[in-house]
Amino acid sequence: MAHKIKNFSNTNTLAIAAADYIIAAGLAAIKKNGRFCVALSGGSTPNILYQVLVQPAYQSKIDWKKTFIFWSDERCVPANDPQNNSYQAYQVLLNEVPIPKENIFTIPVHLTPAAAAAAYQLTIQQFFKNNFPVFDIVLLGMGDNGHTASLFPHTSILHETTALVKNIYVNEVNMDRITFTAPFINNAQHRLFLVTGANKKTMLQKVLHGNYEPDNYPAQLIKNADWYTCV
Ligand SMILES: O=C1O[C@H](COP(=O)(O)O)[C@@H](O)[C@H](O)[C@H]1O
Repeated sequence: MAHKIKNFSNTNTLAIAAADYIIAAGLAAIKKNGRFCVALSGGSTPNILYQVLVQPAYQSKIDWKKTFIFWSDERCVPANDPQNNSYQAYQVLLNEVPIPKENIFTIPVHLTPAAAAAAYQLTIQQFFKNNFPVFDIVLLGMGDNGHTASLFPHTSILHETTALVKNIYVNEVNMDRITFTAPFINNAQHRLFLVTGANKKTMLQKVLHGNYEPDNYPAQLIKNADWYTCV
């Protein structure tokens, strides 16, 4: 199965379509498994989705008690730093909806990066009672350098084949990161990319239609994804 790409003329319609996608996936997952397990992405793009989901007409369509939130990557900065991926999600969405706090699994950035990655992998495996769990959705973004989650160009983590979650120091942004690995992301039921901004247009073209060069364009490591784009 190949990627499914939908291009939107504005970010508002993209965000509404993404919210509808999440709601539909949640209904299907709860019907099938009794719960909905989502890994959120970071950066600023998901905020447009959160701003739709937080609206009463949308948040009422999600069974928050059966929804479980994780993150596909995190920046190793304190939890109350605006750069922290979970901080953004709390500010715009999670503090505003009736989700039990025990349903939210943030990456433990108070630990060293290696310990945080190991602890988060264990948390996920214990939650799912499975060593190679299947998330219902992994939400993803893409930077204008082709990175997705914290899989940055020319980093060793691009070649990781065994870990689900790993830490990596990224020279390009001068920061430790924790990230799901590509094989783990690819194991999810659904992968949804949200990509907005004219600065990403050239990279999007290379990732989706260029030669397969994942060291240059890490987002190419992600298979069979839905791409919602507005570039
Ligand atoms: O650093 C990160 O960047 C990517 C892209 O962010 P965006 O704001 O350009 O969409 C994001 O997907 C990732 O989770 C984040 O840690």
